[in-house]
Amino acid sequence: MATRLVLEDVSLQFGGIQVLQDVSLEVEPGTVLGLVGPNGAGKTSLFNCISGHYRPTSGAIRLDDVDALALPPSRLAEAGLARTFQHPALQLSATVLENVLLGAHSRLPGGPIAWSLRLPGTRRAEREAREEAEELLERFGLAWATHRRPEELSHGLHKGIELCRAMLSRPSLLLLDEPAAGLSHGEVEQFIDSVRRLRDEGEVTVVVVEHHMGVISAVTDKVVVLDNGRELMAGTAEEARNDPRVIEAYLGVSA
Ligand SMILES: Nc1ncnc2c1ncn2[C@@H]1O[C@H](COP(=O)(O)OP(=O)(O)OP(=O)(O)O)[C@@H](O)[C@H]1O
Repeated sequence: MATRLVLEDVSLQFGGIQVLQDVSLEVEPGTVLGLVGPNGAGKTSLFNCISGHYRPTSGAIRLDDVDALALPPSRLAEAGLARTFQHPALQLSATVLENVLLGAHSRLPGGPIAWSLRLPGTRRAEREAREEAEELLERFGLAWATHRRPEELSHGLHKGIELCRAMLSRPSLLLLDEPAAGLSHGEVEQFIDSVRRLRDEGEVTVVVVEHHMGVISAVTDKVVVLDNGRELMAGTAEEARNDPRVIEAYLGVSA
């Protein structure tokens, strides 16, 4: 079931730098929130706080009833959180399928010893994960690349592989950091279709950081605009596009 994500007054400071200040937001289960704002606004830092990679200086983050700040990133993954990164980190010399299968580890039974001994329960789970990985690659238009290696493929395709890997963990909350950057026009269209389908199915809550406003308009239910670590406005993508404060923050001139 999709997660309700709640942030209350999240602030983050590094030395003398105030990266985030009192950011509050609520994402309804099964909806898509866009997080936008100029370079350096604090979007990735906010993702890092939600995924447990940064610890906010103050504030609260909850995934349903779970206090996210009490858990390390590995436990957050078990609680249903998955994310992609601005620059995907893939095993370049493993196959695409092997890379996607890495997404299954947070939900498969047995520890590393059961896996290395390939006990019967783990073999069945591995077979099922493999079938599911193949279905995801098909669904995201990457079936043709299943047995290729990422080192032979474009940056845009790496992003699709990373998305399949995140989806294989069957997340209830998915954080996507600039998923459309570096994608070709056709790949962007495919990405939009995939996110819309996820939204229609309603099984996962999505938060997406993206500079491509066409993508934000096409896939989000709501957007939050950050500027200098603070919330500038919240509303629909259309409202954000027409808001003079947002135009000024992006262009640096009074609208
Ligand atoms: N680990 C860190 N140590 C010190 N400063 C940091 C750290 N992480 C982020 N910052 C600072 O926080 C600010 C916000 O950075 P962040 O990457 O979150 O912005 P962003 O909105 O994601 O930008 P972009 O759109 O360019 O990716 C920047 O000034 C950055 O230098």
